[in-house]
Amino acid sequence: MGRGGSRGGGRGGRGGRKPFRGGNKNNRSGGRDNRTESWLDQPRKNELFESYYRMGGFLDEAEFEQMWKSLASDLPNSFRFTGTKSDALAVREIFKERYIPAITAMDFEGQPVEPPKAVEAFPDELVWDMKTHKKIVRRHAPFADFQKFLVAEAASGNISRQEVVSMIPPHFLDVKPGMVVLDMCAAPGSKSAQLAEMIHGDEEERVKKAANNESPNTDDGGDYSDDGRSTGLLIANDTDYKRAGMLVHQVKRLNFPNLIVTQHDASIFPSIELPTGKNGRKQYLKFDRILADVPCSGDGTARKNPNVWGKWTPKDGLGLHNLQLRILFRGLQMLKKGGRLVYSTCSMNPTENESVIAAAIQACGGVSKVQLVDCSDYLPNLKRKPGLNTWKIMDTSTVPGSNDKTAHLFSSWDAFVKAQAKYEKEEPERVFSNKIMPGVFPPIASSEEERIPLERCVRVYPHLQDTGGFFIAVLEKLDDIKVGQITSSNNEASLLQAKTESETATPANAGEMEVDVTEPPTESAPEAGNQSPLKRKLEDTEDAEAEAKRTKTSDTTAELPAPQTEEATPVEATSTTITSAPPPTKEVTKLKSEQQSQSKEHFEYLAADDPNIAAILDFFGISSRFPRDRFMVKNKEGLLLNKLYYTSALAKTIISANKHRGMKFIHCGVITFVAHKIKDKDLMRAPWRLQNEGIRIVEPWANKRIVNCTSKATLHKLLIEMFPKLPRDGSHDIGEVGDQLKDMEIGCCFVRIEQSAGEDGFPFRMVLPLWRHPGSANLMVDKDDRKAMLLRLFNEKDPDIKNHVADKAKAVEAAKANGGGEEMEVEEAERELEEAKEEEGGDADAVAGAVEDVQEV
Ligand SMILES: C[S@@+](CC[C@H](N)C(=O)[O-])C[C@H]1O[C@@H](n2cnc3c(N)ncnc32)[C@H](O)[C@@H]1O
Repeated sequence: MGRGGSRGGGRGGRGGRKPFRGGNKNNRSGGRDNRTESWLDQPRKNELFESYYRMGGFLDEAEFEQMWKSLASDLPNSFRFTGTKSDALAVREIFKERYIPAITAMDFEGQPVEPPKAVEAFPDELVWDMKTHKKIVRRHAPFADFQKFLVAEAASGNISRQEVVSMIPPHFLDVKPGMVVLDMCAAPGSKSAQLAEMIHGDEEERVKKAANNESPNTDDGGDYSDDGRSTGLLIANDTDYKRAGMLVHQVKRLNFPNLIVTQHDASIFPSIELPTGKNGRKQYLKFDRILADVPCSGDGTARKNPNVWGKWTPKDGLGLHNLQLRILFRGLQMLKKGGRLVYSTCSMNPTENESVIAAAIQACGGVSKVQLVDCSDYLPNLKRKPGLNTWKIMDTSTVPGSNDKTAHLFSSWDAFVKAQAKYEKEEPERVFSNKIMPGVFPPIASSEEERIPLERCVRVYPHLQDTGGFFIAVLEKLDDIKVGQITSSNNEASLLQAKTESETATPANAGEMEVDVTEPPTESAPEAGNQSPLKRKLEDTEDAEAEAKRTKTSDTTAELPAPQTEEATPVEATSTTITSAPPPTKEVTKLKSEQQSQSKEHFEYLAADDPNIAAILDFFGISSRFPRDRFMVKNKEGLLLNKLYYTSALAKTIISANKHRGMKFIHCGVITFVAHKIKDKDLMRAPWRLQNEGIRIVEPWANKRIVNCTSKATLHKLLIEMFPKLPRDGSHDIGEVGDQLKDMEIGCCFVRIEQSAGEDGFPFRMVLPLWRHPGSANLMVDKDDRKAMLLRLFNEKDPDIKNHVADKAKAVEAAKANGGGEEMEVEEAERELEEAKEEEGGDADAVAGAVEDVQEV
């Protein structure tokens, strides 16, 4: 590999192509914690929220107390080492050897400081968390050094700052290289990054072997018939325009050619056409694996999200149930028979979890069609609780014009209907939310064979391993699903029907209303004097209105959170407005035919015999075995070449077959070559630059313009100095690289750095692009990436990177201003400067911002 220094996909790379990097150039903290101190000091209380989780049937009282205490405490910072396993392990070792001993040796106010620790639930010590208080982190140098490393590596994409629980779903999906995977609700993309890593596997090693005519290792069950390349694909989708933009920004950095980003409503995700089969029938893509990490109320994120404490109401979860169900059902439709789908939320509310799973399985035709998978073998060290088979649903009611707000708990639809009937008679002015539907209650199976084993779902509570709260369920499709089996959970229609039925059944009485909110306190419950006003009131009313078995909180309105509007909930507005929209009725969801111009990106594949491609590949001596028909351009003018992107074969097939069907493809392809626009007759022979993003895709197949860097001192020199001198007939100080470059023609080349052992070895493989100028050579790695590499490889914290071109240009400008300077010298400096700008993508940083007024060549 090449852990050069680039932020993933940006430039510089880990030395070229950086598959699967996290981090972010604009947000170099890579998922920074935006909480302010004032949030940390905010009260973490919400009476309704607490009542529901205390009394809704989740945990026994003692464990609830533990959970609640944990939920109200700060969330540890966490991060994971990313990329292929060998790359991730190499960076992890640098981190462990360089930073952990220094932190461990510290103490704070006489106490040892707790260093970052590997999270035991995840294998290979690739996931870490840090519980050290900010005030210690800020004050101590070893932490400052570690933070610097963390920020640089997150920006380079070697570390992803991600919540621990958010890393679980991809592990349960059991993705193998070569699989076709859909991430239905993917923004901002942290799980997509994990999925891409899994699909990719150790592709670079396999391709290297294939290029050397060795057989790639095929033990892991992947399909490597494409010369060791992964034949799999990830489609990452999100419906929200802005968030889809964030997703593109994030996944672009992975430099993964087997990735397409789409922007569709996942509940009506369009069926993707494949080329017509031999029998002339239309074929549609089915997925091996699907992740449905759906929009949710997010109450499991209360440790880092202040909105949850201020705004939680039972309506949040109830309002999302239908959308979550429709997304899950659509996912199950698009899954292959035998395929697997992981459904996950960062909510602990069964309305958004077990009830969605049960309703979807029922809609698919029951457990003979879709089964819940026992996933105790996945992440066996993860502490977890089984899914719930019984739970209660909370609702609130109000009397218009009064301060009365009442909380109710119901354990079945039947109880809810009877309560409604009773209120209609006794207190018709009372208004309930219209969000409760039959499907949100625990399912009732008619036989043991038909029972849905909801205990196979996985609940992760905050106190189990000091994380956020999370829910995961793994579903396997056993058989085809008949179309249109899902029925709309319209509350009013269901209620009307149920009321009619209940009128002929047992008359409503108080016993059929849920009374759990007024249950006598258990032994471990807090003393009355310590109880919350809400709970106290609930219990008071039990005596007074025992026959009603409901719990008014009118006196405690002041303690209750103000009723929330849907928009105020911490989920996207697009998600919350849908409560009972009709479900899709067909397994194949049609698209309206649209012009490609309406999609965000324009994709035009070049013909395999395109002369430009032939010229570029010939210049770099790329083997004829390398596929020539997978390059595309993204400009609307089509063949007006500027940047060439490489995509995998399946990505090409899908884009080509669907781009005129109205599919919104918003990203695909890895930039591999860019036209070099310097107007110079010498350069006209080598007019294409290799790009860090795509360099590792083509490098194994190259047999020209390769330079080997074997000494750390040489790499250091190339990093610390931009444009070191390299005259054809004079001396240079860039070691073996200079010797190899001396007689090379002007233009771009590969610098190969192989992994090697020992003090002076390189901990991982790198490939970096370098431009050979007439009098100098320059790594095409920008300043920030150089700094990240110097920190990673040489532990240099604040390197002073020299830029000879900028210095020279400054000097020439100064000379010009003073009326001096040789004309030739000025021209030469201007040309080198222009080239430098080109290489650095016009990055002013690269030329030290010193020469704005140098004229364009
Ligand atoms: C929990 S977040 C996903 C987080 C993401 N999987 C990750 O790991 O970075 C839910 C996402 O669903 C998206 N969303 C909401 N409604 C959707 C819909 N109908 N179809 C697709 N995506 C939707 C939201 O924009 C949001 O980005």
